[in-house]
Amino acid sequence: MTTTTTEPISTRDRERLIRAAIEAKNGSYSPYSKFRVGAALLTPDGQIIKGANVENASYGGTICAERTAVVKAVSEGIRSFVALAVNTDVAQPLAPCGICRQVIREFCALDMSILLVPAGYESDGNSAGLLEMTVEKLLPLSFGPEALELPRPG
Ligand SMILES: O=c1ccn([C@H]2C[C@H](O)[C@@H](CO)O2)c(=O)[nH]1
Ligand SMILES: [Zn+2]
Repeated sequence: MTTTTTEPISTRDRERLIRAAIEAKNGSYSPYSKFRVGAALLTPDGQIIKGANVENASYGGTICAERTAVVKAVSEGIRSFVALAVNTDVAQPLAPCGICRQVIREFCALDMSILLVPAGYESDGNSAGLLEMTVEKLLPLSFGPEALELPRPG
């Protein structure tokens, strides 16, 4: 599943996905860091699943926006994705943390687009500053489900 090539997405879907990531930030529960993050996943049939970061008084219990989106989708039976967008209130594109990169790697193709949307995008609607990455660029030489299928001599 993760080795298949991802189809390019339309300009309209790309814009819908970016808007959804910005909207998703409204669901953030971040009383401790006051750092809101929104994420949105696009499926092959055009469905969008949003996620926000959910913090905990026991800080280690915090769940990032990206993992919220992936877990929401997968637990509803949706396991195929064509793009992910992430938005914060910071005026530069911020990339998912290491734990989220590994969780994304489990379900998304290595060439899947990850759109890092800076805060400025909201006000001017300008795509300047948006950074487009892929799973592989964010997590090179990654360990994935296929590794468990490789031959083990002896
Ligand atoms: O990739 C990331 C990195 C951080 N956060 C959240 C976790 C925490 O609530 C806040 C500050 O780390 O931002 C995310 O949602 N995604
Ligand atoms: Zn994370």
